[in-house]
Amino acid sequence: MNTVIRSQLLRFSVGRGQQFRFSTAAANGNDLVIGTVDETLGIAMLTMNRPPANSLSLEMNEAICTSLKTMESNPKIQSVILSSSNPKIFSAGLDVSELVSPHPDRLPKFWNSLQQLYLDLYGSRLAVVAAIQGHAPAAGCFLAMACDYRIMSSGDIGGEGGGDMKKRFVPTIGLNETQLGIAAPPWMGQLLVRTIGFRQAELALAMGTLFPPDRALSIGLVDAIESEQHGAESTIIEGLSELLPSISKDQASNPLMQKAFKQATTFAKIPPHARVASKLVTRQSHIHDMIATRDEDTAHFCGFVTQEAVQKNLIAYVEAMKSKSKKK
Ligand SMILES: CCCCCCCC/C=C\CC(=O)SCCNC(=O)CCNC(=O)[C@H](O)C(C)(C)COP(=O)(O)OP(=O)(O)OC[C@H]1O[C@@H](n2cnc3c(N)ncnc32)[C@H](O)[C@@H]1OP(=O)(O)O
Repeated sequence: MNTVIRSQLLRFSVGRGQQFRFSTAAANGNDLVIGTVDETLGIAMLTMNRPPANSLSLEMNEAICTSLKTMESNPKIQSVILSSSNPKIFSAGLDVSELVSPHPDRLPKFWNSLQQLYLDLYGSRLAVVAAIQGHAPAAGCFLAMACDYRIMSSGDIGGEGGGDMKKRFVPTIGLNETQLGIAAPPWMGQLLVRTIGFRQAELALAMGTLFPPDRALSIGLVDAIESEQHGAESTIIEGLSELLPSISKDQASNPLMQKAFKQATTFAKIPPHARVASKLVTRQSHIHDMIATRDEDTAHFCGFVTQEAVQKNLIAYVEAMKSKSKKK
Protein backbone atom coordinates (compact mmCIF):
# COMPACT_ATOMS: atom_id res chain seq x y z
CA MET A 1 0.00 0.00 0.00
CA ASN A 2 1.09 3.54 -0.68
CA THR A 3 2.31 5.75 2.07
CA VAL A 4 2.22 9.50 1.92
CA ILE A 5 5.80 10.46 1.36
CA ARG A 6 5.92 14.11 0.57
CA SER A 7 4.23 17.40 0.92
CA GLN A 8 6.19 19.45 -1.46
CA LEU A 9 6.33 23.02 -2.65
CA LEU A 10 5.95 22.76 -6.40
CA ARG A 11 5.85 26.25 -7.77
CA PHE A 12 6.32 29.79 -6.68
CA SER A 13 4.25 32.16 -8.71
CA VAL A 14 5.67 35.56 -9.52
CA GLY A 15 2.23 36.69 -10.82
CA ARG A 16 0.63 37.52 -7.50
CA GLY A 17 3.97 37.42 -5.75
CA GLN A 18 2.79 35.41 -2.79
CA GLN A 19 1.03 32.47 -4.25
CA PHE A 20 2.38 28.95 -4.19
CA ARG A 21 1.22 25.43 -4.64
CA PHE A 22 2.16 22.08 -3.23
CA SER A 23 0.94 18.55 -3.38
CA THR A 24 0.79 15.66 -0.98
CA ALA A 25 1.52 12.47 -2.84
CA ALA A 26 1.54 8.76 -2.29
CA ALA A 27 4.57 6.56 -2.91
CA ASN A 28 3.45 5.95 -6.50
CA GLY A 29 3.80 9.68 -7.16
CA ASN A 30 0.08 10.44 -7.54
CA ASP A 31 -0.95 13.73 -6.04
CA LEU A 32 -3.72 12.73 -3.64
CA VAL A 33 -4.25 16.32 -2.64
CA ILE A 34 -3.24 19.53 -4.33
CA GLY A 35 -2.88 22.67 -2.25
CA THR A 36 -2.74 26.22 -3.50
CA VAL A 37 -2.26 29.21 -1.29
CA ASP A 38 -2.76 32.92 -1.86
CA GLU A 39 -1.19 34.88 0.94
CA THR A 40 -2.44 38.20 -0.38
CA LEU A 41 -6.07 37.14 -0.03
CA GLY A 42 -5.39 34.95 3.01
CA ILE A 43 -7.12 31.96 1.45
CA ALA A 44 -6.09 28.52 0.23
CA MET A 45 -7.62 25.73 -1.82
CA LEU A 46 -7.28 22.06 -0.97
CA THR A 47 -8.32 19.91 -3.92
CA MET A 48 -8.94 16.21 -3.30
CA ASN A 49 -7.56 14.26 -6.23
CA ARG A 50 -7.87 10.52 -5.72
CA PRO A 51 -9.61 9.05 -8.77
CA PRO A 52 -12.04 7.59 -9.36
CA ALA A 53 -14.13 8.72 -6.38
CA ASN A 54 -11.94 10.52 -3.81
CA SER A 55 -12.67 7.68 -1.45
CA LEU A 56 -10.88 7.93 1.88
CA SER A 57 -8.03 5.47 2.25
CA LEU A 58 -5.43 5.62 5.03
CA GLU A 59 -3.11 7.55 2.71
CA MET A 60 -5.84 9.91 1.54
CA ASN A 61 -6.80 10.78 5.12
CA GLU A 62 -3.14 11.45 5.93
CA ALA A 63 -2.68 13.52 2.80
CA ILE A 64 -5.62 15.79 3.64
CA CYS A 65 -4.33 16.23 7.22
CA THR A 66 -0.79 16.98 6.03
CA SER A 67 -2.00 19.56 3.52
CA LEU A 68 -4.29 21.20 6.06
CA LYS A 69 -1.42 21.42 8.56
CA THR A 70 0.82 22.97 5.91
CA MET A 71 -1.81 25.62 5.28
CA GLU A 72 -2.43 26.19 8.99
CA SER A 73 1.26 26.72 9.62
CA ASN A 74 1.12 29.77 7.35
CA PRO A 75 -0.06 32.65 9.58
CA LYS A 76 -1.21 34.61 6.55
CA ILE A 77 -3.88 32.05 5.70
CA GLN A 78 -7.29 32.27 7.39
CA SER A 79 -9.61 30.19 5.25
CA VAL A 80 -9.52 27.27 2.86
CA ILE A 81 -11.83 25.84 0.22
CA LEU A 82 -12.12 22.05 0.27
CA SER A 83 -12.93 20.87 -3.24
CA SER A 84 -12.68 17.89 -5.55
CA SER A 85 -10.97 17.45 -8.89
CA ASN A 86 -13.91 15.20 -9.87
CA PRO A 87 -16.87 17.40 -10.89
CA LYS A 88 -19.38 14.66 -10.06
CA ILE A 89 -18.03 13.24 -6.82
CA PHE A 90 -16.95 15.31 -3.82
CA SER A 91 -15.98 12.15 -1.95
CA ALA A 92 -17.56 8.68 -2.04
CA GLY A 93 -16.75 8.20 1.65
CA LEU A 94 -14.48 5.55 3.06
CA ASP A 95 -12.55 3.49 0.58
CA VAL A 96 -14.52 0.28 0.97
CA SER A 97 -11.45 -1.77 0.11
CA GLU A 98 -10.08 -0.69 3.52
CA LEU A 99 -13.04 -2.46 5.14
CA VAL A 100 -13.14 -5.71 3.18
CA SER A 101 -10.86 -8.51 4.47
CA PRO A 102 -8.72 -5.92 6.25
CA HIS A 103 -5.15 -6.49 7.43
CA PRO A 104 -5.25 -6.56 11.27
CA ASP A 105 -2.39 -4.04 11.57
CA ARG A 106 -3.71 -1.67 8.98
CA LEU A 107 -7.36 -1.52 10.09
CA PRO A 108 -6.75 0.37 13.40
CA LYS A 109 -4.27 2.67 11.62
CA PHE A 110 -6.86 3.41 8.98
CA TRP A 111 -9.51 4.23 11.60
CA ASN A 112 -7.06 6.40 13.52
CA SER A 113 -6.33 8.35 10.36
CA LEU A 114 -10.07 9.03 9.94
CA GLN A 115 -10.42 10.10 13.57
CA GLN A 116 -7.42 12.40 13.10
CA LEU A 117 -8.95 13.84 9.94
CA TYR A 118 -12.07 14.67 11.92
CA LEU A 119 -10.05 16.29 14.73
CA ASP A 120 -7.88 18.30 12.34
CA LEU A 121 -10.70 19.49 10.13
CA TYR A 122 -13.40 20.12 12.73
CA GLY A 123 -10.91 21.81 15.06
CA SER A 124 -8.93 23.67 12.42
CA ARG A 125 -8.07 27.30 13.12
CA LEU A 126 -8.88 27.88 9.46
CA ALA A 127 -12.44 28.47 8.29
CA VAL A 128 -13.11 25.65 5.86
CA VAL A 129 -15.60 26.07 3.02
CA ALA A 130 -16.72 22.83 1.37
CA ALA A 131 -17.38 23.21 -2.36
CA ILE A 132 -19.54 20.11 -2.86
CA GLN A 133 -19.67 19.70 -6.60
CA GLY A 134 -20.92 16.14 -6.64
CA HIS A 135 -21.98 13.22 -4.48
CA ALA A 136 -21.04 13.15 -0.81
CA PRO A 137 -22.30 9.90 0.72
CA ALA A 138 -21.33 8.52 4.15
CA ALA A 139 -17.85 9.70 5.15
CA GLY A 140 -18.02 12.12 2.18
CA CYS A 141 -20.90 13.80 4.02
CA PHE A 142 -18.89 13.63 7.25
CA LEU A 143 -16.02 15.48 5.54
CA ALA A 144 -18.39 18.24 4.48
CA MET A 145 -19.98 18.42 7.95
CA ALA A 146 -16.57 18.88 9.56
CA CYS A 147 -16.16 22.10 7.54
CA ASP A 148 -17.45 25.54 8.55
CA TYR A 149 -19.65 26.21 5.54
CA ARG A 150 -21.11 23.98 2.81
CA ILE A 151 -22.08 24.99 -0.70
CA MET A 152 -23.56 22.22 -2.84
CA SER A 153 -24.11 21.97 -6.55
CA SER A 154 -27.80 22.14 -7.46
CA GLY A 155 -27.19 19.46 -10.07
CA ASP A 156 -27.02 19.98 -13.70
CA ILE A 157 -28.14 18.98 -17.13
CA GLY A 158 -25.56 16.34 -18.00
CA GLY A 159 -23.82 16.24 -21.32
CA GLU A 160 -25.36 12.89 -22.22
CA GLY A 161 -27.79 13.12 -25.14
CA GLY A 162 -29.62 16.26 -26.13
CA GLY A 163 -33.12 17.73 -26.04
CA ASP A 164 -35.50 15.42 -24.17
CA MET A 165 -32.73 12.86 -23.86
CA LYS A 166 -30.77 15.14 -21.57
CA LYS A 167 -30.06 13.40 -18.31
CA ARG A 168 -30.28 15.32 -15.09
CA PHE A 169 -27.34 14.93 -12.74
CA VAL A 170 -28.47 15.26 -9.14
CA PRO A 171 -25.78 14.91 -6.50
CA THR A 172 -26.76 13.62 -3.08
CA ILE A 173 -25.39 13.96 0.42
CA GLY A 174 -26.02 12.09 3.66
CA LEU A 175 -24.92 9.43 6.11
CA ASN A 176 -26.24 6.36 4.29
CA GLU A 177 -24.34 3.78 6.36
CA THR A 178 -27.41 1.80 7.45
CA GLN A 179 -28.11 1.08 3.78
CA LEU A 180 -24.72 -0.66 3.72
CA GLY A 181 -25.44 -2.74 6.80
CA ILE A 182 -23.12 -0.68 9.00
CA ALA A 183 -23.71 2.16 11.44
CA ALA A 184 -22.00 5.53 11.52
CA PRO A 185 -19.73 5.82 14.59
CA PRO A 186 -21.12 7.92 17.46
CA TRP A 187 -18.98 11.00 16.75
CA MET A 188 -20.06 11.01 13.10
CA GLY A 189 -23.70 10.54 14.00
CA GLN A 190 -23.43 13.31 16.59
CA LEU A 191 -21.97 15.59 13.94
CA LEU A 192 -25.18 15.10 11.98
CA VAL A 193 -27.24 15.89 15.09
CA ARG A 194 -25.19 19.06 15.58
CA THR A 195 -25.70 20.02 11.96
CA ILE A 196 -29.38 19.31 11.28
CA GLY A 197 -30.91 18.82 14.74
CA PHE A 198 -31.97 15.78 16.71
CA ARG A 199 -35.17 14.57 15.03
CA GLN A 200 -34.01 15.10 11.45
CA ALA A 201 -30.72 13.34 12.27
CA GLU A 202 -32.41 10.47 14.05
CA LEU A 203 -34.59 9.79 11.01
CA ALA A 204 -31.82 10.34 8.48
CA LEU A 205 -29.45 7.98 10.33
CA ALA A 206 -32.04 5.24 10.69
CA MET A 207 -33.08 5.43 7.05
CA GLY A 208 -29.60 6.09 5.66
CA THR A 209 -31.06 8.98 3.69
CA LEU A 210 -29.14 10.56 0.85
CA PHE A 211 -30.53 14.07 0.32
CA PRO A 212 -30.71 15.88 -3.00
CA PRO A 213 -29.48 19.49 -2.82
CA ASP A 214 -32.84 21.22 -2.24
CA ARG A 215 -33.69 18.87 0.65
CA ALA A 216 -30.17 19.20 2.06
CA LEU A 217 -30.61 22.97 2.05
CA SER A 218 -34.05 22.87 3.64
CA ILE A 219 -32.82 20.81 6.64
CA GLY A 220 -29.58 22.79 7.01
CA LEU A 221 -27.24 20.01 5.92
CA VAL A 222 -25.78 22.50 3.46
CA ASP A 223 -25.76 26.29 3.79
CA ALA A 224 -26.24 27.18 0.14
CA ILE A 225 -26.80 25.59 -3.22
CA GLU A 226 -25.52 26.92 -6.48
CA SER A 227 -25.86 26.03 -10.11
CA GLU A 228 -22.77 24.93 -11.94
CA GLN A 229 -23.86 26.25 -15.31
CA HIS A 230 -20.97 28.27 -16.62
CA GLY A 231 -22.72 31.27 -18.15
CA ALA A 232 -21.52 32.46 -21.54
CA GLU A 233 -21.10 35.91 -20.04
CA SER A 234 -19.68 34.59 -16.74
CA THR A 235 -17.68 37.05 -14.81
CA ILE A 236 -14.20 36.14 -13.77
CA ILE A 237 -13.42 36.81 -10.15
CA GLU A 238 -9.96 38.11 -9.55
CA GLY A 239 -7.82 35.64 -7.65
CA LEU A 240 -9.95 32.51 -8.16
CA SER A 241 -8.26 31.39 -11.34
CA GLU A 242 -4.83 31.61 -9.73
CA LEU A 243 -6.04 29.64 -6.73
CA LEU A 244 -7.40 26.76 -8.78
CA PRO A 245 -4.90 23.97 -9.43
CA SER A 246 -4.09 23.40 -13.09
CA ILE A 247 -6.35 20.31 -13.25
CA SER A 248 -9.36 22.46 -12.27
CA LYS A 249 -8.65 25.67 -14.22
CA ASP A 250 -11.94 25.35 -16.13
CA GLN A 251 -13.76 25.92 -12.83
CA ALA A 252 -12.92 29.64 -12.74
CA SER A 253 -16.31 30.59 -14.23
CA ASN A 254 -18.23 27.98 -12.25
CA PRO A 255 -20.76 29.83 -10.02
CA LEU A 256 -20.36 27.21 -7.28
CA MET A 257 -16.62 27.74 -7.08
CA GLN A 258 -17.12 31.50 -7.24
CA LYS A 259 -19.54 31.37 -4.33
CA ALA A 260 -17.10 29.24 -2.33
CA PHE A 261 -14.33 31.70 -3.12
CA LYS A 262 -16.45 34.67 -1.98
CA GLN A 263 -17.38 32.88 1.25
CA ALA A 264 -13.73 32.01 1.94
CA THR A 265 -12.80 35.65 1.31
CA THR A 266 -15.50 36.81 3.74
CA PHE A 267 -14.21 34.41 6.41
CA ALA A 268 -10.64 35.60 5.84
CA LYS A 269 -11.65 39.19 6.67
CA ILE A 270 -13.10 38.36 10.10
CA PRO A 271 -10.68 39.06 12.98
CA PRO A 272 -9.04 35.61 13.28
CA HIS A 273 -8.77 35.39 17.09
CA ALA A 274 -12.46 36.12 17.51
CA ARG A 275 -13.44 33.74 14.73
CA VAL A 276 -11.35 30.87 16.10
CA ALA A 277 -12.51 31.47 19.69
CA SER A 278 -16.15 31.42 18.62
CA LYS A 279 -15.57 28.24 16.62
CA LEU A 280 -14.20 26.55 19.72
CA VAL A 281 -17.23 27.64 21.76
CA THR A 282 -19.42 25.35 19.67
CA ARG A 283 -16.92 22.60 18.79
CA GLN A 284 -14.52 22.07 21.69
CA SER A 285 -16.74 19.84 23.83
CA HIS A 286 -17.43 17.52 20.91
CA ILE A 287 -13.71 17.31 20.14
CA HIS A 288 -12.89 16.55 23.80
CA ASP A 289 -15.56 13.82 23.93
CA MET A 290 -14.13 12.21 20.84
CA ILE A 291 -10.55 12.29 22.14
CA ALA A 292 -11.68 10.74 25.45
CA THR A 293 -13.30 7.79 23.67
CA ARG A 294 -10.85 7.44 20.81
CA ASP A 295 -9.25 4.10 21.73
CA GLU A 296 -12.60 2.58 22.64
CA ASP A 297 -13.99 3.80 19.33
CA THR A 298 -11.11 2.17 17.42
CA ALA A 299 -11.58 -1.14 19.23
CA HIS A 300 -15.32 -1.02 18.57
CA PHE A 301 -14.81 -0.22 14.89
CA CYS A 302 -12.27 -3.02 14.35
CA GLY A 303 -14.44 -5.52 16.20
CA PHE A 304 -17.54 -4.50 14.27
CA VAL A 305 -16.02 -4.48 10.80
CA THR A 306 -14.32 -7.85 11.17
CA GLN A 307 -17.56 -9.65 12.13
CA GLU A 308 -18.43 -12.35 9.63
CA ALA A 309 -21.91 -10.99 8.92
CA VAL A 310 -20.58 -7.45 8.35
CA GLN A 311 -17.85 -8.76 6.04
CA LYS A 312 -20.45 -10.67 4.05
CA ASN A 313 -22.52 -7.51 3.61
CA LEU A 314 -19.52 -5.45 2.62
CA ILE A 315 -18.30 -8.02 0.08
CA ALA A 316 -21.73 -8.10 -1.55
CA TYR A 317 -21.84 -4.30 -1.55
CA VAL A 318 -18.45 -3.96 -3.25
CA GLU A 319 -19.35 -6.58 -5.85
CA ALA A 320 -22.58 -4.72 -6.65
CA MET A 321 -20.68 -1.45 -6.91
CA LYS A 322 -18.10 -2.94 -9.29
CA SER A 323 -20.67 -4.60 -11.52
CA LYS A 324 -22.73 -1.36 -11.69
CA SER A 325 -19.63 0.50 -12.76
CA LYS A 326 -18.75 -2.20 -15.38
CA LYS A 327 -22.23 -1.98 -16.93
CA LYS A 328 -21.82 1.70 -17.73
C1 LIG B 1 -18.14 2.12 15.72
C2 LIG B 1 -18.95 1.84 14.53
C3 LIG B 1 -18.27 0.91 13.61
C4 LIG B 1 -18.76 0.94 12.17
C5 LIG B 1 -18.23 2.07 11.44
C6 LIG B 1 -18.30 1.89 9.97
C7 LIG B 1 -17.76 3.10 9.29
C8 LIG B 1 -18.81 4.11 9.01
C9 LIG B 1 -18.30 5.32 8.38
C10 LIG B 1 -18.32 5.59 7.08
C11 LIG B 1 -18.80 4.60 6.12
C12 LIG B 1 -18.40 4.85 4.69
O1 LIG B 1 -18.04 5.91 4.26
S1 LIG B 1 -18.44 3.44 3.73
C13 LIG B 1 -18.42 4.05 2.06
C14 LIG B 1 -19.77 4.50 1.70
N1 LIG B 1 -19.81 5.00 0.38
C15 LIG B 1 -20.73 4.64 -0.49
O2 LIG B 1 -21.60 3.84 -0.20
C16 LIG B 1 -20.63 5.22 -1.86
C17 LIG B 1 -20.45 4.18 -2.90
N2 LIG B 1 -20.36 4.81 -4.18
C18 LIG B 1 -21.43 5.31 -4.83
O3 LIG B 1 -22.56 5.29 -4.39
C19 LIG B 1 -21.16 5.90 -6.19
O4 LIG B 1 -19.90 5.48 -6.60
C20 LIG B 1 -21.22 7.44 -6.24
C21 LIG B 1 -22.67 7.91 -6.02
C22 LIG B 1 -20.31 8.07 -5.19
C23 LIG B 1 -20.77 7.92 -7.64
O5 LIG B 1 -21.54 7.25 -8.60
P1 LIG B 1 -21.03 7.21 -10.11
O6 LIG B 1 -22.08 6.50 -10.86
O7 LIG B 1 -20.63 8.55 -10.56
O8 LIG B 1 -19.68 6.37 -10.05
P2 LIG B 1 -19.46 4.79 -9.91
O9 LIG B 1 -20.44 4.22 -8.96
O10 LIG B 1 -19.42 4.18 -11.27
O11 LIG B 1 -18.05 4.71 -9.21
C24 LIG B 1 -16.87 5.13 -9.90
C25 LIG B 1 -15.73 4.33 -9.40
O12 LIG B 1 -15.48 4.67 -8.02
C26 LIG B 1 -15.46 3.47 -7.25
N3 LIG B 1 -15.98 3.79 -5.92
C27 LIG B 1 -17.11 4.45 -5.63
N4 LIG B 1 -17.28 4.58 -4.32
C28 LIG B 1 -16.23 3.98 -3.73
C29 LIG B 1 -15.84 3.78 -2.38
N5 LIG B 1 -16.56 4.24 -1.33
N6 LIG B 1 -14.70 3.11 -2.14
C30 LIG B 1 -13.96 2.62 -3.18
N7 LIG B 1 -14.27 2.79 -4.49
C31 LIG B 1 -15.40 3.47 -4.76
C32 LIG B 1 -16.37 2.52 -8.01
O13 LIG B 1 -16.09 1.19 -7.67
C33 LIG B 1 -15.95 2.84 -9.43
O14 LIG B 1 -14.67 2.25 -9.65
P3 LIG B 1 -14.33 1.42 -10.96
O15 LIG B 1 -14.73 2.31 -12.11
O16 LIG B 1 -12.88 1.16 -10.86
O17 LIG B 1 -15.17 0.17 -10.86
